[in-house]
Amino acid sequence: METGTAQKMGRPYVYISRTESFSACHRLHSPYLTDEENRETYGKCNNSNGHGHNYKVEVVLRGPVDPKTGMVMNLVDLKSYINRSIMDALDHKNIDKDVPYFKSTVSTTENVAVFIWDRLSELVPHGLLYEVKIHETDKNVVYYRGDVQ
Ligand SMILES: Nc1nc2c(c(=O)[nH]1)N=C([C@H](O)[C@H](O)COP(=O)(O)OP(=O)(O)OP(=O)(O)O)CN2
Ligand SMILES: [Zn+2]
Repeated sequence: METGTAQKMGRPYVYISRTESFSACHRLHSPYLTDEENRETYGKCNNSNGHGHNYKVEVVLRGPVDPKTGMVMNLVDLKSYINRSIMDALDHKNIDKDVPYFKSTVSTTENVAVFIWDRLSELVPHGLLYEVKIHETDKNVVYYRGDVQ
């Protein structure tokens, strides 16, 4: 097999990603704040009947290219992991009421990103998951890379 410069210097690490969309509704309301504090903090997003989004989520993996398959991971497998960990749990759901995790965790996009990361981590082979990026709206984007303090 021909080897290029990158292969001669070491095994290339490559980033791959898949993007999916899901629709869900939620209400920003923290059990740790009073009703008045919730209204002040979240404004229109504290509306008692909630509001909806068409979320876009991009899952990025980073890893070595398998010399036999030429892939970091088969994207068909990543699609299956995303369907099981994200779409089944969140698509067409009321995030606060349908997803037990959010009974006591406010459904900000930050927390949705952590939820998705944790669920994907159970399926994606260790060390490959690099980033979960969520577009809550066209303008609001949240990234999580598994960092903890
Ligand atoms: N740090 C965060 N701030 C906010 C979050 C969040 O998840 N993390 N979420 C919201 C709301 O859920 C909300 O729906 C977004 O509202 P808004 O920015 O007003 O929506 P748009 O992007 O559509 O902006 P427009 O200015 O209305 O066009 C709020 N904050
Ligand atoms: Zn919202």
